[in-house]
Amino acid sequence: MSPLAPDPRLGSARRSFFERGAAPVGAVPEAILHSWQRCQRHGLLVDAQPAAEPLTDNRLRELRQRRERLWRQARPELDGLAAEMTHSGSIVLLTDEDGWILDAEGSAGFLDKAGRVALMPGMRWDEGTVGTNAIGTALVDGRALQVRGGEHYFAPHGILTCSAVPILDPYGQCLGVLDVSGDARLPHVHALALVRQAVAQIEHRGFADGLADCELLRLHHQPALLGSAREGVLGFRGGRLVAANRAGLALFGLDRQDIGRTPYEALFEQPLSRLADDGVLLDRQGRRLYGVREARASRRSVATPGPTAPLPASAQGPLFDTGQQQQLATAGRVLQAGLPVLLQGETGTGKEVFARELHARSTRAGKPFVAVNCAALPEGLIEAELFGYEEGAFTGARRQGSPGLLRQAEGGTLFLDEIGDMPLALQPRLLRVLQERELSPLGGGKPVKLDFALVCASHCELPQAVDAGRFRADLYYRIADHVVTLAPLRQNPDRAAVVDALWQQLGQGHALSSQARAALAAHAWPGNLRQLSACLRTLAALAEPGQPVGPQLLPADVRAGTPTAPAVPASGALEEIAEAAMRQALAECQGNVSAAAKRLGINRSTLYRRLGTPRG
Ligand SMILES: Nc1ncnc2c1ncn2[C@@H]1O[C@H](COP(=O)(O)OP(=O)(O)OP(=O)(O)O)[C@@H](O)[C@H]1O
Repeated sequence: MSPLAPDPRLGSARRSFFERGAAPVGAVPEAILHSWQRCQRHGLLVDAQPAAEPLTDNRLRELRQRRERLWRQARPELDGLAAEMTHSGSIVLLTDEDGWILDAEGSAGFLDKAGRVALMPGMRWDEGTVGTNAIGTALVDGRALQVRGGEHYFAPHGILTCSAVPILDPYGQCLGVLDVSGDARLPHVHALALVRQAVAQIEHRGFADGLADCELLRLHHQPALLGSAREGVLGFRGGRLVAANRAGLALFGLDRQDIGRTPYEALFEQPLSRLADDGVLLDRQGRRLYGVREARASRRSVATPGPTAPLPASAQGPLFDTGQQQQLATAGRVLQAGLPVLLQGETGTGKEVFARELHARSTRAGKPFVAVNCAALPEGLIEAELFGYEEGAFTGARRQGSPGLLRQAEGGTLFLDEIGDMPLALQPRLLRVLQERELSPLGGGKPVKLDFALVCASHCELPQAVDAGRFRADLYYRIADHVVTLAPLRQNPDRAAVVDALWQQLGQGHALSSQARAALAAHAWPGNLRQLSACLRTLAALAEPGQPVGPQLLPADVRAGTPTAPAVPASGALEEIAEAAMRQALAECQGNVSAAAKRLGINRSTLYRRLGTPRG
């Protein structure tokens, strides 16, 4: 992508605003101008440094726990966009409703660059502190916004172009923001559309379990779009509109202030019972809408606690072929007998999705599913996080102590992801707990009995880690009673069937041209199902209404029939070969720098230093 030249009009509008108090009419978008004015009223000095303070690791972890439900609801889109962003050199961020950044994923090079202006987890990007920015200003305005380079209030943020969309709950309340940020020197033409699309999916998922005491109506002009995130969803209680998604509001030209105020009769000509006859309902303007009315009895309250909710891979749930159904059935019987299951497979093959499905099909389904990523927990805290601690057990410990993640899984399923990254020093303690099914919290206290089903996962070959002395053999034999290997997508001889089935779920009713389908089926997908799903979501977002998705919309490497990971040069300098290997590892680890560094046996800073910002 060729870099954009700096916009001279914006530069002179900035000078005229900040030096003389007014910008020429039309030189800056209205939303930006209003935001600059608000920042001045807040007393933010444009030449000063933004005064943001990061959260401590503990506070960030607590915040993430409190926002667990939002995080889970947004997870598939975060994953999907992050896989896309890794290739385009951008990142994706999730914040809560106050602008605290909970998660940032995507291009390793840009994560590093964004970190230098404090755009990273644990920082708050509210407008009152960091000035005009897509996250904070979208929160103030309550709508989608792109902020480009010099439109940011503070000059150091001019390196960014950010596209943010608020995430709303079914009642129209803001839950947080999804944002894509990238290099301001590059064009970000589709970024806002992609984020909108992702947020529509996230918000749609908020209705998946129905709403307590609410009559739900799913509607669209085109019946093919019912069930997709583009359908309108309206919730009525006592004959009044109490909940709706954006598509539902847009169908009737309403906005979120109308939720709670609009009676059913103001929208529809015919009674709801009319729907049962032929699935068509006439609205007040005489338009025919196709619809589905959800039976109250089949719905659960949306207020069910987060940890037990299965992770939806899409609106209709995960896909499993016959072989995987067999694997699920066998592994389910092993778990039922009280034995652990170990899942092996490359990144993105669906180990966590598989583990959640095992839990959902088991007799423990009503109890918590607790997922612990052993690679993501800081080494110094992993013991306390897992095993819990008593009041005052160590400096920084919470006052009332913590039961620990193992106890949170009581009665349910404990999923230990990336178990190969469990620090060697902690492995004997984990082994003891698994053998005795009893736990003594840090800092003393009575031992507690534990009851959970155990599923572990690893992307690396654990027997090799045992040979290399990084993983204890006794722990390996304790967790590897039954090993399930999830095959990489490139080994699936019928990738076309996988593409078709996923497209049916994610394609938003668009048709896929036969060339596009063939190219998708021929590609090797080093990021496996995660990468393929991300690509299909993007295609659905870019598709033109009524036109089949053609090969021109595919990423260049898929279109050209080349593997995503850059090939190692056949000949060339040693440096070049090393760099290609690093890029390849990074691509295979979906931009996860820690995982790529570990795979290469080098440290993260070396990887950052050698690769810098990935080429776009
Ligand atoms: N069975 C499935 N059906 C549909 N989509 C799936 C399935 N399995 C995985 N996916 C897609 O791939 C994404 C990644 O899946 P998951 O997190 O389970 O992979 P993983 O193997 O645990 O990856 P990692 O090793 O990187 O943690 C999911 O969010 C979903 O979009």
